[in-house]
Formats: sequence, structure tokens, C-alpha cells
Amino acid sequence: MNILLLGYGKMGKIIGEIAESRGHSIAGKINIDNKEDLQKLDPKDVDVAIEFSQPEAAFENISWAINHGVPVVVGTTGWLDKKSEIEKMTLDKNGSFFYASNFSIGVNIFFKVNEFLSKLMNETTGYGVSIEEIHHTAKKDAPSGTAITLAEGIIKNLNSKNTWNLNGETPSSEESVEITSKRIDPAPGTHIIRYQSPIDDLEITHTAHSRQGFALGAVLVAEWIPEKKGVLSMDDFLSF
Ligand SMILES: NC(=O)c1ccc[n+]([C@@H]2O[C@H](COP(=O)([O-])OP(=O)(O)OC[C@H]3O[C@@H](n4cnc5c(N)ncnc54)[C@H](O)[C@@H]3O)[C@@H](O)[C@H]2O)c1
Ligand SMILES: O=C(O)C1=N[C@H](C(=O)O)CCC1
Repeated sequence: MNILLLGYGKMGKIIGEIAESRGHSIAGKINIDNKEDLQKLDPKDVDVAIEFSQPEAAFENISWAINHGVPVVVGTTGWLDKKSEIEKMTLDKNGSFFYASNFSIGVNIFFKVNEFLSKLMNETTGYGVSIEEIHHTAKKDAPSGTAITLAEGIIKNLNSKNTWNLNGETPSSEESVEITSKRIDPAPGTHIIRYQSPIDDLEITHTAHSRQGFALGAVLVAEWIPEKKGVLSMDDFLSF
């Protein structure tokens, strides 16, 4: 396949290496300093675009792909206020748009464990729940997209919670899941869910040791997406 890399930073480079090692060609590498090149590209030369750029750039890049009939796999976080607009555009144009806050298979298992655990916690009282995420200091957004997905998983399943808050900011209330974001190098991504009570604590953790798992997941989805249409997610891709 010919894969266009929208964003060629830490993630784009690893994705490019993995894609080439799996026999794919790179149709283009778009970064902040050559972003005009995107308008010169012939979309017919692109089978799929993989978008790992920056929160401010994601909407324009994804729109380009959808408007030119190119399936797009998106890992950029911190732009979700515009996601519903992209979803509408996808449906209007009969396009293919895939977003995941985290492409690692391990994290997607962790998402399911988080949902199961929060369901179980309805059976008892006295526990507070919180999320801690730790990433490298170059990360532009907080909380991480993964922490937001984890909070949404808790809110969906734990009857006592209906919102989340970051680092003690409002809305902080009994109904809110507290998220703490820490920026410490070189952390590629650590997420901890804690249920704490005066009697005992329960804790589950996912620790990424490198960016390899995120990048491989994105390439696997790019190999899968060409046959698919619509607004897609890890629930469509994974069989669990
Ligand atoms: N979903 C996941 O599994 C996952 C995993 C890791 C990182 N991420 C996210 O992916 C994004 C990129 O992460 P990174 O570590 O590679 O960041 P990075 O800062 O290393 O790279 C981002 C790149 O985007 C480029 N860029 C800026 N404006 C652009 C534009 N208009 N068009 C194209 N490229 C542009 C920059 O030049 C830079 O090279 C972040 O939002 C991060 O949170 C997601
Ligand atoms: O390095 C990053 O930035 C990461 N971003 C994603 C997030 O915000 O959850 C996934 C983990 C790494």
C-alpha cells in the first residue's frame, strides 16, 4: 500500500519504519515545515493516510483526507472538540475515518479491564476512584487521550460518576473522576486507575516501554481500513 504520513515526528517516523518493514511504500511525509506539499499531492497515489501530528493540525489534515476520498487513521489527541464535525463530514462524503486515543493492543485490553472493574465497583461503597497519567514533557495536551477514554469507560459503568476533572480543576465533585497528569521524561505513556478506601486500595496499571506498540497498531489498522467505510474505532477492528 502507499501510505501518506500526516505528521512526521516521533510517531510518524516509527510508523514509517514499521510500514516499510511490512512492505508498504511511503507516499509522503508531511510536517509543519512542508505542510503546503499536501495540496500538491495526487490523492490517487495514496491508499491510506496515517495522521499523528498536533492538536491544532489534525482537523485540517483529516478534512483533506476525507474530502479527497482517502481513508484516514488518526492517532492525534487533544482535538476532540472537532470530532463530531469530522464524523459528519465522513458520513456526508461516504469516507473512512478511524480514531483511537491509543493504538496499543495492551492498552485496548486495559480499556476492557477498566470497564469490567468499574462495573464490579458498583457492588460496594466507600471507594474513591482516580486516574493518573504520566507522559514525556514534549506532550502538548493534557489529560492524555487515553486517560479521557479511561474516564469515559468509568463514567459509562460506575453509577456514582458522571464527569471527569483534571488536576483538581472544576468540575470537581463527588460525581467526578479525578485525573492527574504528570509530565516526566522519557515516559512513553503510563496510566494508573486507583480505587482507594480507608480499608484497602485496588490499582491497575498499563506502562508502555516504548512507542512501538502505538505505531504497530496504527499500521495494522491502516492495512485493514481500505475495505471499510464510515466512522470507525478499535471496537470495529478488534475481536474482543
Ligand atoms: N493514539 C495513539 O496511540 C498515540 C500514540 C502516541 C502519540 N499519539 C499522539 O500523536 C500525536 C503526535 O505525537 P508525536 O509524539 O509524534 O509528536 P511530535 O511532536 O513528535 O510530532 C508531531 C509532528 O506533527 C508535525 N506537524 C505540525 N503541524 C503539522 C501539520 N499542519 N501537518 C502535518 N504535520 C504537522 C510536527 O512538525 C511534528 O513533527 C500527538 O497528538 C500524540 O498525543 C497518539
Ligand atoms: O506520547 C503521546 O503523546 C501519547 N499520546 C496518546 C494519548 O494522549 O493518550 C497515547 C499515549 C502516548
